[in-house]
Order: sequence, then C-alpha cells, then structure tokens
Amino acid sequence: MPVLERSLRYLFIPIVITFLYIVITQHLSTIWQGWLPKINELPYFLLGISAVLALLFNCWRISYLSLLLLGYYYFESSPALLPELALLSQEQVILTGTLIITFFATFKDRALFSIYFFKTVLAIGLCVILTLGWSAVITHLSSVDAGLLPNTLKLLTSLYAPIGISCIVLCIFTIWRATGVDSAIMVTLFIWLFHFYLPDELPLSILLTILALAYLTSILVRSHNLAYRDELTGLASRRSLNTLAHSLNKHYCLAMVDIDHFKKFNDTYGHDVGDQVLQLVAKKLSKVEGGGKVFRYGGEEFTIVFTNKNIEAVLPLLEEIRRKISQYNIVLRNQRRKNQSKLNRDEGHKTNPVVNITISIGVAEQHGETSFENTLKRADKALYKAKNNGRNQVFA
Ligand SMILES: Nc1nc2c(ncn2[C@@H]2O[C@H](COP(=O)(O)OP(=O)(O)OP(=O)(O)O)[C@@H](O)[C@H]2O)c(=O)[nH]1
Repeated sequence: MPVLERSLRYLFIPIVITFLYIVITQHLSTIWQGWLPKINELPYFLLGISAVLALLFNCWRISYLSLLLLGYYYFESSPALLPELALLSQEQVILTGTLIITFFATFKDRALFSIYFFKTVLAIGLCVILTLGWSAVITHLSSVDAGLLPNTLKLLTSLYAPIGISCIVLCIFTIWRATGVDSAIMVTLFIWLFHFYLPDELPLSILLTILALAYLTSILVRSHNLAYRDELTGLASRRSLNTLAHSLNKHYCLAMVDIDHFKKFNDTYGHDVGDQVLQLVAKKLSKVEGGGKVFRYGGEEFTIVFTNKNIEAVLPLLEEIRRKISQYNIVLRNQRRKNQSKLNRDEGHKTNPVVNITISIGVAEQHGETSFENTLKRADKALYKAKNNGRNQVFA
C-alpha cells in the first residue's frame, strides 16, 4: 500500500474521527451533563473490557495501555490519594505518559505472561527515570545561568521538544506498521495530550470512554481480519468467499487459479521462498481488471469472482494476468543478505537466481439457478483440464 494511502487510513482518518467525536460530544454537553455521575463509571467498565479482549486477541500493548490508563483514572478521580502519590509534577506526568505511549508504539505485540512482561515493566520504569533525568538537566541548566536557558526556551526544551519528537516517532511507526492497533496507540497520544492541554474542554471520563471505544474498534477490526483475511497474502480468505456467495446475484464468473508445480518449487527453494511467491502471485492477481474480487481459496489456490460479467469478457482479463505472471522474473533473495555489506549485496543481486512461475486457470460462468458450489465445481473441473493440457493456460 502506498505511503500516502497508509498515512490517510491509519493516521489521519483515525485522528480526524477522534477529533470529530470530541467536538460532537462537546456540542451535546447539555444531554450528557445530567448523566455525568454514571459516565464517570464508564471508563472502568470499557477499559476493563478492552484490557481483557485485547489479551484474548494477543494485542498486549492495548491491554497494558488500558490497565495503565485505568490506574491513572483511578488516582485522578480519587483526590484523597493524589497528595500522597503526586511524586511527579504535572509536566513530568505528561512527559512520562507520552514516553510510555511512544514505547508501546515502537514495540511489537508479544505474549503477556513471558519475559516481555519484565521488559515492559523495566521500560516503563525507564520512561519515569528519563523524565526525571531530563527535568533535572533542564532545571540545572537554567539555575546555573538564567541567560543560558530563558523561561520560554525552558518550556520548549523540557516539554515541547521531547513531546514533538515522540509524536514524530509515533507517526512514523503508525504509518510503517499500518495496523488498527497502531492507529489506536496514536489516538491514545492524541487524547492524552488533549487531556492536558485542554483540560476544561471535556472530562477525563468522557475522553477515556472515547479512547476505550477506539480500542474496542481496533480489536474488533483485528478479529474480523483474523476471520476474513488471509494472513500470508493479505487477500480475503475462503470464509470471506463463502460469505460473498450468499450475496451474489445470478450472473457472475468464477475463476480457480493454481500455481503450477508449486510442490517442486517449495522442495527446490524452500518454504520461505514459496511463501514469498504466494505473496507475489496474490499481489499480481489482485491487480486483475474488470472488478474481479480475489480470494485465497487455500494452499496455492486462488479464486476470482467477476460479478455481472460474461465468460467472453473475463477470458482476456485472465489471459492477460496469466501472461504477466509467467513473464515476471522473480529474483530470489539471498537468505544471508542481512549479514552482507551493501557492496556485497549489490554484487550478490547480480548473481541471485532468477526464476519464473506459471499459473493455470479454470473458469465457469453462472447464469441462472445453479448453486455457487456447482459453479465452483465446474471452475475446478476446467482448472483440472488446464493442468492436463500442459498447464500455464486458461481453460473455460
Ligand atoms: N510455501 C508454501 N507452500 C504451500 C502453502 N500452502 C500449500 N503449499 C504447498 O503447495 C504445494 C501444492 O502441491 P500440489 O497440490 O501437489 O500441486 P503442485 O505441485 O502445484 O502441482 P500441480 O498443481 O499439479 O501443478 C504443496 O507442496 C504444499 O506444501 C503455503 O502457505 N506456503
């Protein structure tokens, strides 16, 4: 996916939606003001639920953040506890929170109950130490010589500069990783900073409710992707095809695509290279024209569905994609590439083996009352014939 599309999807749109939620909630203040005592309880439930659900779906970063925010909310809403626990100034709290959120953005989701638990606790401790150390340096510099660090510059260096750097790091990771979970972490920073810089705009309970909804949405999207997307190729999965089958009208074309001699390919070059080839074929197939929807049927088989298309219209499109794949030179990457210097890599690139693969396609048209399974079977039979006729061809 191009960087611009990733930035739009995973960075700007989630932030804009969160901002809109905040603005709408502000405008509806007359409605929720009366419910505030009840709303104040909501973060406990919603963040609690998101912590548990995130754990079930292996999004431990969301789980940790939910728990940390729950803790913060508990202390914020219990004034009796605050004086004893206010070890950090407000500025230090903002910075520590920002650093912790940035830490979660740069780390990957790992098992919760493992060595990573201790690493995470250590990292959170390190964020506190970094904040205290940074504040001490700034205070020292300004006390040594007031001219060295005027007041305006002091605030800039002590707070705005590290927060700015954290924001940049977070944006880079959100765009690079391009997942809903990373967008949710970005939204956490947005809400965290909003809470401190515009404290009178919305109560913390409402901000955390909005954030918990963002967490639950990201977990839902992730679980939907797990069910309906193929992890290796990123294509829609067979379950997704079965769901589409219920909503298809009576006129469509179905193509079954199979990579030729893939077992031999795997045996020769290894399963990892086989996986890369599957990803490549998926990418090429998804560029098929005529509005064809591509699914990974299973193994090295793919299905393409063209709604409201005749077989005559579909055949040239499939023929074109078959030709493109067969002519594509796949340069096999050297497995030791990472350990080589750039010069060696450039040299190696010239000597890396180049291979070609081919695909066979079977097509069937549905017109009338026959069931989806029946059309699928006919496409499968056509594929079998394409294989028997010598492979690397489209058979209808
Ligand atoms: N690397 C990799 N290989 C897979 C995956 N799924 C299935 N395969 C392999 O795909 C191969 C399919 O082999 P066969 O069904 O015998 O077909 P083929 O070798 O492609 O031969 P023809 O279809 O007759 O041209 C098997 O070796 C599977 O292990 C996968 O996700 N990754």
